[in-house]
Amino acid sequence: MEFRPGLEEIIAAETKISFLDVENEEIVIRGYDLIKLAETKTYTEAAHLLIEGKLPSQPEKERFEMQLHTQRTLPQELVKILKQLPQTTHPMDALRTGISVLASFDPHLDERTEAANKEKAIKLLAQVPAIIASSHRLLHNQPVVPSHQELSYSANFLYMLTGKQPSELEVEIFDRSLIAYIEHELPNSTFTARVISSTHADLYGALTGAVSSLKGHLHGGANEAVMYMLKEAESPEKYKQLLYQKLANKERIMGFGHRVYMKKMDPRALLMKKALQELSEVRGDTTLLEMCEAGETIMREEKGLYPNLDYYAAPVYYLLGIPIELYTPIFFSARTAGLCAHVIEQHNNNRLYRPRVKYVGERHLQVN
Ligand SMILES: CC(=O)SCCNC(=O)CCNC(=O)[C@H](O)C(C)(C)COP(=O)(O)OP(=O)(O)OC[C@H]1O[C@@H](n2cnc3c(N)ncnc32)[C@H](O)[C@@H]1OP(=O)(O)O
Ligand SMILES: O=C([O-])CC(=O)C(=O)O
Repeated sequence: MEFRPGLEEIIAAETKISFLDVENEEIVIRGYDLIKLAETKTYTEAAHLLIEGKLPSQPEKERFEMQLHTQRTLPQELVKILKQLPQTTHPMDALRTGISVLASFDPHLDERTEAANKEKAIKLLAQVPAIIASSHRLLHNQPVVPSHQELSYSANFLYMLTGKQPSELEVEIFDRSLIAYIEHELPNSTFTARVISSTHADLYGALTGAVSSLKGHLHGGANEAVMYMLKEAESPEKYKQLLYQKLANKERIMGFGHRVYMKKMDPRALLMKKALQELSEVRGDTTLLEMCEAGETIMREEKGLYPNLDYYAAPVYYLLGIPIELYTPIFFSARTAGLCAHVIEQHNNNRLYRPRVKYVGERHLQVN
């Protein structure tokens, strides 16, 4: 049997959730084009599509949002645990701890039925933003901002982070970014979650593993790395120099390249580039946009590589005033819907993941 390093192009799951149609430049989410969903729907509607299998009618939308509203508050015991984390804790590690602890508060932890899994999924969708916001504030010696019952899902997420009510444009762009991140077929983190859940492990365990996967710089951690790089450069000229220097040193440039898109632009990157254009115009400062575009040209000319979503999501989050270390947790928060859908699908039609190896070690050594 052929060995493919990194399982490149290996079909590892049958799914009705999503598919990257690279040839037609479409990210298919339960039959819909992700970009069109992002342009016309809210994050909660897209999450309903993933978890419940269909876009919601108005009453279904209201019911779903009500369920999310009523479960936003974290158990006090979890907040106490988050308070005890050392200040040096990375927010992704705090998030991993928080999701893991949530399992202890689920009275139906051992149930794997679709109904029980959907309940867990909705609870996670409601509470992951609260874990991210609360742990961030506690790690900075700030009081936790309780959820604002009048605000939408995305507005409340930003409010819990900053304590300030965001503008309509900020909410709309943030919500669009969450849809951009919501689901993407079988990236490393989703594969991790499916592998874990294939042992009949619970949703919390699968998502805890997925957080660990997403933290890496080759995956979700790239959005933070992009922003640190842009900040280090400060201006388009210095950014160009930095990129040429990194390329000369044979360094990987974060935010470029993708296992599936290869030499094409990630359609989500274009969506976030438009958001960056909008925000830059409103803020009256196009420096970041100019830097990103200069980087795009250099990478295309020098390496034939194109931006992925993380490249343009990073400066968008920066202009929204979100602390850089929260970019990857926010990516995870958005992806919670997709991950839960995959775990539910895996539990509903399961076969244990257990591949083989190509053994290249020694044989027949004598034990003395
Ligand atoms: C939302 C997301 O999670 S998208 C991914 C976010 N991650 C990043 O942006 C990190 C930067 N990008 C990368 O490291 C890669 O493009 C990956 C990991 C995303 C995909 O990589 P793979 O499909 O495994 O390709 P692989 O790592 O084998 O690279 C193939 C070649 O392209 C080069 N390459 C790929 N990406 C980059 C990059 N960003 N910068 C410079 N060179 C690159 C590699 O050095 C390699 O060159 P070589 O054949 O001369 O050695
Ligand atoms: O698909 C991938 O490998 C990584 C990615 O873009 C995502 O998870 O959004």
